Amino acid sequence: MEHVTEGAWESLQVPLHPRVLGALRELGFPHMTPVQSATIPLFMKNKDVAAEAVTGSGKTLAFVIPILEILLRREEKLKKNQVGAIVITPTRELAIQIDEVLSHFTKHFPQFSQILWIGGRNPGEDVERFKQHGGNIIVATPGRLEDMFRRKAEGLDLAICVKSLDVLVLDEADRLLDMGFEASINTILEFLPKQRRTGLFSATQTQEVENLVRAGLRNPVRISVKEKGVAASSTQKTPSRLENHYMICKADEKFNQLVHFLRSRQQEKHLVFFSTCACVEYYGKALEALLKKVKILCIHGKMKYKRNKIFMEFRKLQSGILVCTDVMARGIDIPEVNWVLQYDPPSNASAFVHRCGRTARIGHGGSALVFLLPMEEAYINFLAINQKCPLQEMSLQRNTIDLLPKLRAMALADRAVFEKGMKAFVSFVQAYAKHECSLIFRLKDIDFAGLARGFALLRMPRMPELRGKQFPDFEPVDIDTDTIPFKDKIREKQRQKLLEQKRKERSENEGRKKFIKNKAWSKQKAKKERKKKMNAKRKKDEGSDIDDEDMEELLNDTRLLKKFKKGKITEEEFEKGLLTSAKRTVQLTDLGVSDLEEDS
Ligand SMILES: Nc1ncnc2c1ncn2[C@@H]1O[C@H](COP(=O)(O)OP(=O)(O)OP(=O)(O)O)[C@@H](O)[C@H]1O
Repeated sequence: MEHVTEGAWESLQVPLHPRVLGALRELGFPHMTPVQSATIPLFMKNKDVAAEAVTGSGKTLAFVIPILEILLRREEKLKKNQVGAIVITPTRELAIQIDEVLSHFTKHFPQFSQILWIGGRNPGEDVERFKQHGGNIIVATPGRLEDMFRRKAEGLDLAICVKSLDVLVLDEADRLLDMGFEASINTILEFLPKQRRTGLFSATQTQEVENLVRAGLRNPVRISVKEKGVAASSTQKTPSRLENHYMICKADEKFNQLVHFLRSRQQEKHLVFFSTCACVEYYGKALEALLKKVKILCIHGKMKYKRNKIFMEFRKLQSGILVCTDVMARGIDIPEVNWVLQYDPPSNASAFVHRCGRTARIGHGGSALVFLLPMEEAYINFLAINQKCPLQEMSLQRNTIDLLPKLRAMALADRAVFEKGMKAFVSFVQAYAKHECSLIFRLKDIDFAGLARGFALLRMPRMPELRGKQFPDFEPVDIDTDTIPFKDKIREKQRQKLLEQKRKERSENEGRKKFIKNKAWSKQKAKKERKKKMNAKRKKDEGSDIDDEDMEELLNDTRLLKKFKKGKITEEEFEKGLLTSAKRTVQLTDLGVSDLEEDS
């Protein structure tokens, strides 16, 4: 591990509290990192900061230490339910991580209470915990914090409790200030006192001034810490010891390359990123089946409760694979990750930097590899320019085994695998269409047949993006995939029951349609019969043999004659009216439209 240091803690102009220094010694951190030595003195004074430093450079302590030092220097001590500091971060895992780092320090300061508010827990319990234990320091995700401001009826008037706020920190600030969290962040900011210190922290800091103003920073100090050993001019955003690679790979080669790569590194620890939750579910299962001796864990944003347990389990592993979505892209500090593999490039360039940054942290080595389709090669240049992220090529591995037939066999044997594959493919295509770099990631250029082979699909899914297209290069299996059973007996039984129900409904619908058709026909017939009878009755009553239509024409001519006699219409109009009336009777009757409606 390269020694990443910027002097001893004691060398800070503003001395740290002895118990803060004690906690740092306990953590085994004798020296500051560059971002810590640059940020802590400023943030401890009345300066708002917007700090940018590469992933894994110690930004968490760069705001945790100032928070403690500021609260320790308050004239008026905080009461239990007075909030002195709030840290907002985009994901539960990150909030848990920050809460843990903070606890290393607050355990030495019993006068400070801290509380963790994140989704996936009971909000009522969050309210009770705050009421009982207080929350001088809150670590929260945006959605849950916003929710807590709406629980006055439950006895938590958070709007009042934050009146004493001294410090607000937005961790992964650019992510918090982008569209996804806009509503929550804006609502939260409305409740917070303007007189406070505000700090934004990220490896890809927002450059938009309006974002800084929106977050409430007043003449902030921008801190941008350069990587050691990199030319001062370059603003490389990835750690200098990160070895960053790319591999150009066809869609139906990618999986075989991935498995070959992982099989040759089974004693190490890797993260494998996919673009969607469904892809994590499908490929996670596939990797489990094909890498028997390796511990494989999966995490994605749609998991409700297991996420934290799996995250903590993976952190402790000496070796293994975490298959994940971008919920694990930012901030996650997992010791000793050897490789970050991006099976799918991320939907935006800053996520690329953060994903790679899960390895090569705080001076350690580490490597990253992104798989790119031939048509995505321009992404390499884009990353070098847009994210100052240089990549070196890795050639395709030789003698890889074609494992796709095995995956197809798994899908034929178990409907659960078949359905996961179809869902993964559909989700991938839909996500692809939303790439930020749509000039490089163009859905219309995708070889869907090759992509479907790479997903080991048994047939092409029915989805709008594929409608009307032909796939001569895709060989579907020649069985009816509706007959593939679930391996799980209970699920299969439920499926059969559902199919039976649908069959019954279908036959009933057909019967009903016939009945309605007949009914409508018979109704129509009855109406005609009735009209015929009424016509015959009228003729009989009036001793007349004029049909309805002729009768209508006679009535209409009579009306015209009356108008002509009263001088309401000219002779020409009268004659024209007689003519039109005769023609119209023929026309409207053909259209089935009653001429009376037309006249009136
Ligand atoms: N002064 C220090 N000396 C040694 N290690 C440190 C020091 N400060 C932090 N670390 C360790 O460095 C690792 C990375 O720290 P941290 O997670 O805060 O980085 P980061 O800059 O926030 O990364 P990211 O951008 O990915 O969020 C952690 O394991 C942390 O314990």
